Amino acid sequence: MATVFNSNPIVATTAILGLANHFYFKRHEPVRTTVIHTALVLLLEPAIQLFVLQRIASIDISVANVTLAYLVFFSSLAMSIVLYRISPFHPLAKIPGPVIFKITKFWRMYICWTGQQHFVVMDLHRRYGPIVRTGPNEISVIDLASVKAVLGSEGLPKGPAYLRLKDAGQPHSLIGTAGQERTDRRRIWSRGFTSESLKEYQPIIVSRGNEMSEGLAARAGSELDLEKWLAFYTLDFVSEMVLGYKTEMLKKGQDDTGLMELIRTGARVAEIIGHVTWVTHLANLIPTSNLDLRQVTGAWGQRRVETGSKTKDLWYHLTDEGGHEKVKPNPAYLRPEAALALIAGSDTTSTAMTNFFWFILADPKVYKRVRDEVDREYPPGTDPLRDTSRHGNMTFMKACINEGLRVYPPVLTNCTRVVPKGSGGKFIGGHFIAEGTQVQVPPVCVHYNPDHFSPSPESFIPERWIPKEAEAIFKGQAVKMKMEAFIPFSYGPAICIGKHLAMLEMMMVLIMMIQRFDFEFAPDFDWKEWPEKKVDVLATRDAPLKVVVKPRA
Ligand code: HEM
Repeated sequence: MATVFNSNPIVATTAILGLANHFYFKRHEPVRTTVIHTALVLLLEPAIQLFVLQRIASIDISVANVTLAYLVFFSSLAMSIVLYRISPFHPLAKIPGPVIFKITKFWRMYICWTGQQHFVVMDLHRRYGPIVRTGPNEISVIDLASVKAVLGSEGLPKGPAYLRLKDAGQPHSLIGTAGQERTDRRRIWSRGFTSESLKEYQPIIVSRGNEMSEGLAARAGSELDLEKWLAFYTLDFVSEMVLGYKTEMLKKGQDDTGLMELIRTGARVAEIIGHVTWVTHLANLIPTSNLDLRQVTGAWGQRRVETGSKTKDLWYHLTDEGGHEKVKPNPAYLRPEAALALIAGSDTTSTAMTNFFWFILADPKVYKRVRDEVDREYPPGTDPLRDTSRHGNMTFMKACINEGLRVYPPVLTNCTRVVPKGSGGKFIGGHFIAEGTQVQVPPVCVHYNPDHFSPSPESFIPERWIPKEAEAIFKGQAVKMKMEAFIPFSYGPAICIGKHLAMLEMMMVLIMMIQRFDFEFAPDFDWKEWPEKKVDVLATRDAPLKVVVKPRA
């Protein structure tokens, strides 16, 4: 080795240059626009090195020497990064995890691309315990103390994982903000989710619910994809609730706006590239295409401004039409904020409702009990879309919704925060976690932790939500129900702002559907395989749920 170094100044000097670059970038992480700058510097460095060597050591600038210089430079840079990441000197060296995850985030990116990240993260926690290294500078934690330390009021801010939800030159939506800006924006958003505001949205749930009912009735007796119909409902609802825009997917029985695919593809791409921060920064430099969701919300927002609105939709609150703020919200926020509301309020709620149907149809006893409860509280002649006063009596229905959210939370993994630079680090899960580390709290794994929910944390047992029934069903076994560890809507100051709206929507629409229709899995549908096909991309993407629907006599 020494001979090679002595005999070839290109090998020796470019290897040292590669190492030097690693140590420089470890301290000065390339961010945002400097990513391109960094890439250019890396490409230029070996060339400059060769030029210097030509001057001081009479080295030829031949094709062979140029190739050698670049090869050695990038190999030395890559090797030193890899060795450091798996070495005992790395700040996360004591956190267990598989070597490939320690070496590169590209592996996680690949797993995300396969859609299987929830299975992989679950498996890692089963193998390595409640704290696992899931990336060179990333850990995943699933014990209650860590959930509180990361997501709670004294917890960590949103980090680079959220930068992905942004376009070049555009501000972040609420979900990607931190500090005072977050406090101010969340205050404005919160006015759109008070119980008074929810009452304003209720007539939209009623109209869209009735359209759903008409759509199902028109297809009675034939096979239909319930996942798609529930997604039509949430998109029709949320478009009108946010921007007063009628997408009319339920009426048409199809999405001719392209909105559903736009949201789903966008979420998938954002989630995949979001695993490697600098790739996200590069992607954020690419100008948006015409199909971008923010173009849609921009156009609908413009229309909303021109036509105004008779009701207080979310736009009313986000633009502070009520005049509560001393300083009017920056209009540049509106496109991303409206896009966030469409993404956050659609596939999440429809996934939760789709899961509910899968669980009750998979177990005839559960289905019968839900239907008996619906019939008791909403007998024929009553309208569950207009009367919400009986919701409080529907213990089993709520238990099924909650248990569905626990077993398959629509946001399966994700909920990532960062130990901020300048904080000096933080103790999490009994370990000192260095600045710059991303910390993920995957809801599905927190829910499957037997210290939080047991017995059988991975099974759908709605009775566990009804204390007297839980005692009977688990017969003398120690029953654990740690409510603070129930985090389908996340936890702490950045908890889902639409939680109460989602619960209201689900109760109204699901009760209406059970009251008016009989459901069964389609004859040729392999329903047992269905959960295995869940794809974890920001929110869950589900396979078609094929059912046959018949109006009840
Ligand atoms: C069952 C339905 C829903 C589920 C499971 C759900 C889940 C979540 C989760 C897990 C987060 C937090 C992500 C994190 O901490 O990193 C979140 C945030 C958020 N959700 Fe929901 N959500 C649902 C429905 C809704 C609805 C209906 C809306 C509004 C129309 C909404 C709007 C939001 C917004 C704006 C945020 C960002 C909050 C912030 O960063 O302060 N969500 N949601």
